[in-house]
Order: sequence, then structure tokens, then C-alpha cells
Amino acid sequence: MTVIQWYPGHMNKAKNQIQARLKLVDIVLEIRDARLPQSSRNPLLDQIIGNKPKIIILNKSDLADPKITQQWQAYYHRRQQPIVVIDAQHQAHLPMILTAIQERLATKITKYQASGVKNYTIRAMCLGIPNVGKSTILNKLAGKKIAVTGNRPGVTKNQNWIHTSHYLDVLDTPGVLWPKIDDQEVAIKLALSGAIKDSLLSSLDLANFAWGFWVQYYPQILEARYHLSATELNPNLNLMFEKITATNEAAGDIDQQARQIVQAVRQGSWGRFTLDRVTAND
Ligand SMILES: Nc1nc2c(ncn2[C@@H]2O[C@H](COP(=O)(O)OP(=O)(O)OP(=O)(O)O)[C@@H](O)[C@H]2O)c(=O)[nH]1
Repeated sequence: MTVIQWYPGHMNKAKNQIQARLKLVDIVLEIRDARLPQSSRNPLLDQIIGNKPKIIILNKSDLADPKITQQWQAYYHRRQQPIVVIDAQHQAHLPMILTAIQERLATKITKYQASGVKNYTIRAMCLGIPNVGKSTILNKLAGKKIAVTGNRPGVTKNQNWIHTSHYLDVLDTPGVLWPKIDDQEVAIKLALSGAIKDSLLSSLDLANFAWGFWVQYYPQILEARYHLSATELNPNLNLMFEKITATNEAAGDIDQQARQIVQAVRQGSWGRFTLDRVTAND
């Protein structure tokens, strides 16, 4: 996982690099974490890419709550925003990206075909915040391990095209944008999913948030894991420490317990989860 120290100068540099490369492509693949369909995006991205066609790829779907992923798919369908849900570790999921590109660029492709161009190439680039799986997706598209380099601030790279086995070329240099973390809740969600460094937030804050969230959305997991009855479960973690310390996995002082909770969430020991929710008004 890479964590970038993000300053306004860096942001501008990344923006300029991405904008320069945008001119080379027909379509943007915006990679997000399926556990955080909203928090793992940089809201500036749409401003940066303007009218360029875009497909959202919700990656790491194997870690997300499948019911909520379906709700997010419906949410973006309602907005006519193409979206693909994948687990990039599975090669078999990748054709879904190609299909979505074909659909999104159908008019362009039809034009090529009508004018007799047989060997047309569609060019794409991946964009996203750190750790969402950009390199993994590029490697899978390439069908081999390639040296993927993000546009780290201050580093100028030559870009190469990855020729996939189809009519699609993808830039081997993904655009990296820092997430918008001026909101404490977004920062906590990103830290719980491993997108930003632990040291940016206290484990206790993370554990408190996780506990409250699980009590609300996944209570059965906590009940089973910490041998609690439904009536014992309290959303306030401070009131629960004594009870959960009785289980092996959450022993030690409060800080230690908090760290264990965060680790358990990250490792998936608290099950699959989605921290961003579609609300009734969406
Ligand atoms: N479970 C799961 N893990 C994934 C998936 N895709 C990527 N990963 C893992 O997530 C971590 C980050 O993946 P990368 O491909 O390095 O992410 P990136 O966006 O290129 O990250 P930066 O280089 O920090 O910008 C790695 O440990 C991957 O193995 C997925 O679909 N499911």
C-alpha cells in the first residue's frame, strides 16, 4: 500500500499529469473499492476528466457485502453511469470490463465498423485513489506482471500501452488521486479498509466506529464472535470492552483491544462489509 503525503502542489501536479494523458484516451476506468463506493473516490475526478466517457469499476467485490453492492449497481444504473463489479484477483471477471467499454463506446465502434476500419483500437486509462487495485487490474489486463508505476508526485514517467488480447490498449500508468479525507468519517472508513495509514487516526476511533457500524448493520457477526446475546450488544464500545475481553481475540488493554478489532475488520474476520450505504433518498 502506498500512502502519499498530499499537498496542494502535488494535487495540481497529479491533475496536470492526468489531464495530459487524458488527451490520449477514449475512456477512463475509474477504480473504486466496492466496500466504499463513495468514499474511495476523489470528487475532483469528474471535474478533471470533464466529458470523457467513464466506467466505474467497483473492485474487491469479494470483500464487500453483496446485497449492498447490488444496491450501488442499481444506484448508478438509475444515473445511467456504467458500472462493473469485479474481484480483480479473478481473471474471469475481466471480460466484464471489455463488455462495458464496448457498450459505452458503441457509437464510436459502430462508426469504425461502418467505415470499414477493422483494426480499430480503443484506448483507456485507469484512475483511482491508492490501494483500490489499479495495478492488479492492469496486470490482469496485460496477462502478465508488468511494472506498474503510478503518477507519483514529482516523478515523470514514460507511458507505455498495454496491449490486451482484444482491441483495447490501456496506459500502463494509472492516475493516482488522493481521496477526499477532510471528513473524519470518510477518513475512518478509508483507514478501516486499509486505504490510508493507521497512524493517521487512533485505533480507538476506528474500533469505536467499526463497533457501532457492526451493531447497526451486522449484529449477528458480533454476537457470534464475542458470544453475546442480542440484548447485551451495545453500540457504545466503551461499555463493551469488559465483556469482549473475555474472548481470546480481544484481550489486553483498551488500545490493544482496539487494534485487534481494527485488524479483525481488515482481515475480513468480521465478514464481508460495505461501509458506504445507499440511502432511501438516493
Ligand atoms: N481481496 C481482493 N484484494 C485485491 C483485489 N484487487 C487488488 N487486491 C489487493 O489489494 C492490494 C492493493 O492492490 P494494488 O493493485 O496494489 O492497488 P493500487 O490501486 O495499484 O495501489 P497503489 O499502488 O497504492 O496506488 C493488493 O494487496 C492486492 O492484492 C480484489 O479484487 N480483491
